[in-house]
Amino acid sequence: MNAPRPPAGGATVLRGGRGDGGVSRSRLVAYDVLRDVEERDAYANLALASRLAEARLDARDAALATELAAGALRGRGRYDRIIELAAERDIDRVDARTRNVLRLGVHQLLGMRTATHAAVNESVELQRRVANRAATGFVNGVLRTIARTDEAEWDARIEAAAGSPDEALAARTSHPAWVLRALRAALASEGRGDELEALLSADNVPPRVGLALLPGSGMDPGTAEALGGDSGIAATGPSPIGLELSAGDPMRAIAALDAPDGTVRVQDQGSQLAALALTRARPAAPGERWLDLCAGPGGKTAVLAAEARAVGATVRANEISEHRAELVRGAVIANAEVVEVARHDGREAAALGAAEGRFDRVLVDAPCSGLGALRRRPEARWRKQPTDLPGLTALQGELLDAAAGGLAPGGILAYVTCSPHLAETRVVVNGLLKRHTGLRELDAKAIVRELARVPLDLAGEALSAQLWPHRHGTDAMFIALLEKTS
Ligand SMILES: C[S@@+](CC[C@H](N)C(=O)[O-])C[C@H]1O[C@@H](n2cnc3c(N)ncnc32)[C@H](O)[C@@H]1O
Repeated sequence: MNAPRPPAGGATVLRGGRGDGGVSRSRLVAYDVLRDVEERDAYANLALASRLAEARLDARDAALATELAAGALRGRGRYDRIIELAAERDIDRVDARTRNVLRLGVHQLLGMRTATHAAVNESVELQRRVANRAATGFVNGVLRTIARTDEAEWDARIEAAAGSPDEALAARTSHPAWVLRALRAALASEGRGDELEALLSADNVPPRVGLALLPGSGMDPGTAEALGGDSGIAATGPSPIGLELSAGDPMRAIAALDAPDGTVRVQDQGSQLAALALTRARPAAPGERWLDLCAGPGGKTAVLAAEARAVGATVRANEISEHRAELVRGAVIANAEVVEVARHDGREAAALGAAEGRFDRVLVDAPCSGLGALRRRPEARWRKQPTDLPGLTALQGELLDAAAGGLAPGGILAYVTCSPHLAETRVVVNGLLKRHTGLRELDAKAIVRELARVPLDLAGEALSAQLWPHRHGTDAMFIALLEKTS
């Protein structure tokens, strides 16, 4: 008999005490998030935030729910292989709800080292509550089988059952094989193919929260560390305006600094370096006009705006989506007077406004596959497909063509992606240079090295800079800088 199902889209969690059926509320929240991601195509981070708010968990339970959901989503590839081996059944032949109960259970056993009896009993109760009651014995049996064998042995069994070394490594590190091959190619292009396993491991570790301390905050990173040390703030990481938060609620840590609104923002330090590579490629002159062609949600625009204000420049921030344009307006509140937000397709002349052909600095932080941010988007690796790439790379080229047309003589164009996939990085830049002979590539590696707070190991012959989670502790941002010579 099937358990009564919650209404479609409704929360499984009941407020107060433990959830229905004796299941911990954190596990119910985590289960709901997995279901939102699978059934409603939700972003895990957004689903988690809304489910946590709905369930009103305390900080400890919220942290547990976050670890459960993010860990089960991130580890899905490996966990599914282990479930298949333990159940001797193809994962697609396990119903969707039971599959998610099992993924959460395996993450507790292998990823969190929860005691076997607790992980199994909670999973069986969860199954009884949210999925097919008749399969509680199946859940119990599969999880007990998994718990009886240690992780190294499961990995050995994954290797033995895999059809190829790539398939084995992909399953063991929980990456789709095509993503693994793309990452290997990108590292190999720098002569660093031997770093692949380190990168794949780094993708599976949730990153520390990065903060940007914008010019105008009234303090330097050292002062922020002294003021916010109790909140876990440290002046570490490669960005000269970067802070890192070791634990706790970022909003609370930001409030503890008591800086002017909007001058301390959550932002990966790779993104900070990308924005600063453009603003600091060479000294800026008062009156310069800057363009951010794909600005939403405005993280880099906020850095550009703060830098622009400090030197007397202005920023036009363009974004195609109304919702995201609104987010840009919110992101730049600290320096709104130097920013004009526009909403156009960046490929159209209207995106450049009246200043067509007269921008001194242009940022194209293009829509991309996002393969550089797998650490922070636990479900993303399973959602992207290689078939997404041709459309993205065509759009990237067209946006760059438009941006090149908007450059003043001597102007600088920064092409940035949150993806290290060569098709989205070097291939796009090489195409741009072929189409626009009046563009000259600048040494982005030297510029990024020069502005970074710590020595940066940027590898390979190319002039562009590729950051990496395993080497730099940042998202895998790609940064190319081009100057209009004629
Ligand atoms: C990688 S995101 C930019 C992130 C942003 N720079 C930041 O740091 O917060 C790319 C943005 O481009 C926008 N976009 C997509 N197609 C576009 C187009 N044709 N013209 C302008 N913007 C576009 C997307 O809506 C998205 O907000």
